Amino acid sequence: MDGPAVEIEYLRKRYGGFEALGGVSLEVPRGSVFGLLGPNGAGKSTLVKSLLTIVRPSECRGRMLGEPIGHRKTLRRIGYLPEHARFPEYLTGREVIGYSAGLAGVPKSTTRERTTRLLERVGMAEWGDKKLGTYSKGMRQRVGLAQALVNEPDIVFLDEPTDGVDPEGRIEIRKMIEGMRDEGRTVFVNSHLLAEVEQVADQVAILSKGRVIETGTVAQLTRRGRRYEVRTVGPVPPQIREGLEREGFEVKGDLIAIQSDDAVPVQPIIDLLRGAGVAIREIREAKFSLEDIFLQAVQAGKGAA
Ligand SMILES: Nc1ncnc2c1ncn2[C@@H]1O[C@H](COP(=O)(O)OP(=O)(O)OP(=O)(O)O)[C@@H](O)[C@H]1O
Repeated sequence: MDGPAVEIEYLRKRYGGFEALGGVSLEVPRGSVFGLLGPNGAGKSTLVKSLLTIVRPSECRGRMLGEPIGHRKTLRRIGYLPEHARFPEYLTGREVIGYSAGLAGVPKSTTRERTTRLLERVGMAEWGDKKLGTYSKGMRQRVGLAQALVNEPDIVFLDEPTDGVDPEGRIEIRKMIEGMRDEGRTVFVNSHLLAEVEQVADQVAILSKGRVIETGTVAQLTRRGRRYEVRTVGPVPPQIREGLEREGFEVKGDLIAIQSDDAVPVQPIIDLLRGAGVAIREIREAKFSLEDIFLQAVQAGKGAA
């Protein structure tokens, strides 16, 4: 089937007088890992819950798997791991997965075999018949992931899937996400853990105060706003610093930062330093991480608000 997995034309959500989402539009390509990033309270969970009809949006136009958002049959093709998912402690991992299977309308005849397979897949085969009360946080998240896959969904929504999980567990969860994509599923991940999303997401959107402020592939976003850094031996002399600052360059101690997509403005600065007898220690092209882009975007978004 063609078309994006999720296509939000316009989504607005107010909680009483508070606008949690202010006219969001987004497109999630099929078969991709999509990372929705944003600081706490940006509206990430509200967006996912609106798509899944867990909260009622104030206004919503768009499609999911080619059907209008909220279409009941389409919701059966969705998997979901909520943020801070809390399943009853007295249930076993197998029972949690079985319960989700029931809710998703998975035939009873296939549930047992599928549950066993999923427990193996998330590395919990030996723990499936033990109660959740005996599990670590990471083990609970694994079972949470397994239950999100029980209906063999086309789209899986994972809300902060690595929250509270140790570094080793995070790597495993990342591999599981990649595995889901390799099977052709679309994975929609909400996260504030940028480094992690950077490693797994094909596309990202940055949400701040209920608005999408950046969107694109990780490569597209991190390519933007490239900069060069020149470091001198010892601090940049005051008269040179003042001149550079007047021209809009950032100078801090021994560092001159030059925002530019190419190295052209770097040359006259090197000439200037050499002319003044200032030794140059290092010249480098600074690569932005997704975190840099995120912080810049959120800061700029704050300024605009
Ligand atoms: N049921 C609710 N009633 C009123 N306000 C709410 C409700 N749910 C969320 N909010 C508010 O809406 C805003 C967005 O919340 P949301 O949980 O969607 O953010 P988030 O980006 O998922 O953040 P976090 O990562 O902290 O969960 C927050 O200011 C939150 O306080």
